[in-house]
Order: sequence, then structure tokens, then C-alpha cells
Amino acid sequence: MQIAYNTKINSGCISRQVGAVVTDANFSVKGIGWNEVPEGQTPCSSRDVRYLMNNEKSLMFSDFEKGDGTYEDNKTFKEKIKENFSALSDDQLKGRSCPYCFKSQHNAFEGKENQVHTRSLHAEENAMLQITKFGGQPLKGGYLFTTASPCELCSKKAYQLGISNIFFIDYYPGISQKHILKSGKNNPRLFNYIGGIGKGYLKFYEPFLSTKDELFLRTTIKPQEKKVESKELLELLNSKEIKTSYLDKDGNIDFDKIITLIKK
Ligand SMILES: Nc1ccn([C@H]2C[C@H](O)[C@@H](COP(=O)(O)O)O2)c(=O)n1
Repeated sequence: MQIAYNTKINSGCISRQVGAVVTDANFSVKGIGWNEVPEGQTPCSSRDVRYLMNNEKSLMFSDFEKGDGTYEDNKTFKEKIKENFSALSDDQLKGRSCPYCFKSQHNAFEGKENQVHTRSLHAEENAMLQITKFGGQPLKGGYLFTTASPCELCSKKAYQLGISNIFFIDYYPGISQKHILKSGKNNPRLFNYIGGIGKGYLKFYEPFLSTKDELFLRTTIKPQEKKVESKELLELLNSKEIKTSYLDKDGNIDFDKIITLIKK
């Protein structure tokens, strides 16, 4: 779950950052994902509503956003955005950019609440799709770890792939549990994750120093050193022939000679 938690930071969604990891039945990680736009599109966090209003960086925006299509009042998305942000001033932003959430704006213009209009793929589906993109690996009996409980669409995908258990941190509103996950006979089980996470995980589990070093500091017990070699060395140094070779002509110890002898 800590991997899912870390990975959510990659998300360019300005509404909510979600991270997910899928594993096989042996907890071997098969895919990691976060909520993000399809590769090649610009994440919401990197766009600025002023680019759209001033016809700049047009590749960042879809044809619909730029004016292809109208609402009931015959106004285009861009026209409505211009009305909505007419009071926007650089003073308010103090040098910050001003991205907008397409889903929120479009839903408000339509008078609806439709999650489908998020520009991002969901973290869970990105984790699952990673496998399809880079090489098929079965998830049957596997696990889904996600920082937000899966929506109806992602729950269906997890169900279809044969995921056995889903762990989540934050509850995401919807009826996925009652309607999708608690239906049929091969349903994945959903659990609220209760372990340490984020900085808490590190505080709980990151050792202050290696357990081996800590135990030595506490007990001062260390592996018994092999004594034989030093014993052999002493015997060698004591032998008559060698003894003369490390004594100088006055019978004093010549340390340089001893060091050379030991090195040999
Ligand atoms: N289980 C979930 C729930 C949400 N999201 C993502 C999709 C959108 O990018 C964002 C939507 O958040 P909100 O509904 O709070 O705007 O969160 C996700 O990836 N996985």
C-alpha cells in the first residue's frame, strides 16, 4: 500500500490524487498506476485556463474545449469558461498558474454530476492497463491496493480480472461495493486498509539504524573471531629462525621488518 501511496504524488489531477498497485496471488507487483490523462495529453495541473482564453498552447486543449460543440444555451465550452473566469486577475494568483477541472466545469455547465467526464484514467485502471500495455500477466486471485476505494467502472474491471481482495485507504463515494462488488459469486472482497501509511509507515517501520548494529550497541556481543590465525602468527614470530629476522643487530625489535613479515 505504501507503493500505491507514494505513486499518487505523480498524478496531475487537481481534484484528487490516487495511487494503485495490482499484484498476482503471491503479492508480486504486476502494475502500478495513478490517475492521469492518456499518454500524450497534458495533465490538468500543467494547463492554465488563461492559455485557453487567450488561444495559446492550443495542443493542450481538446477541440471541444476550444469550441467544437455547444451547450443547451448554444454557447461553447470556451465561451462559458471565459464568462466564468472573467473576474480572474493576476493579483489573485500571485504568480501561480490557474488550471481548471474540466469535469467540474462541464458538469456545472450541463447541470449534471457525471464522473465519466474526468480527463484522467483512474489510478486502478492505469495500473491494470499497464499490464496490457507492456506485457500480459494474469491477475486472477491477485490483489488491488488503492488509496481511494474503486468506482463502479474500476470495480467491474477488478471483478472481471479475478482480483480476490481490494484494499483501500479513503472511501470514494458511490455504489460500487453494494452494486458491483457484492454481486455474483466470484466477487472481490473489499477492505479498509488499517496499517501505517505515508510518513507514519516510515516512522513505524524504518529502523533508526540496522538491527544488527543496534543489537551490538545494546549487548556488545559480536561474532567470535577466529583465534587460530593469531595463534599461528605468534608461534611463527616466536620461532628461532624468524625471531632473528625481526631483530636488528643490537637485538632490538625492528617493527618495519615485523610488518613486512605479517604482510607476507
Ligand atoms: N477510486 C478512484 C477514485 C477517483 N480517482 C480519480 C479520478 C479523478 O482523476 C479524480 C476524481 O476525484 P473527485 O471525484 O474527487 O473529483 O480521482 C481514481 O483514480 N480512483
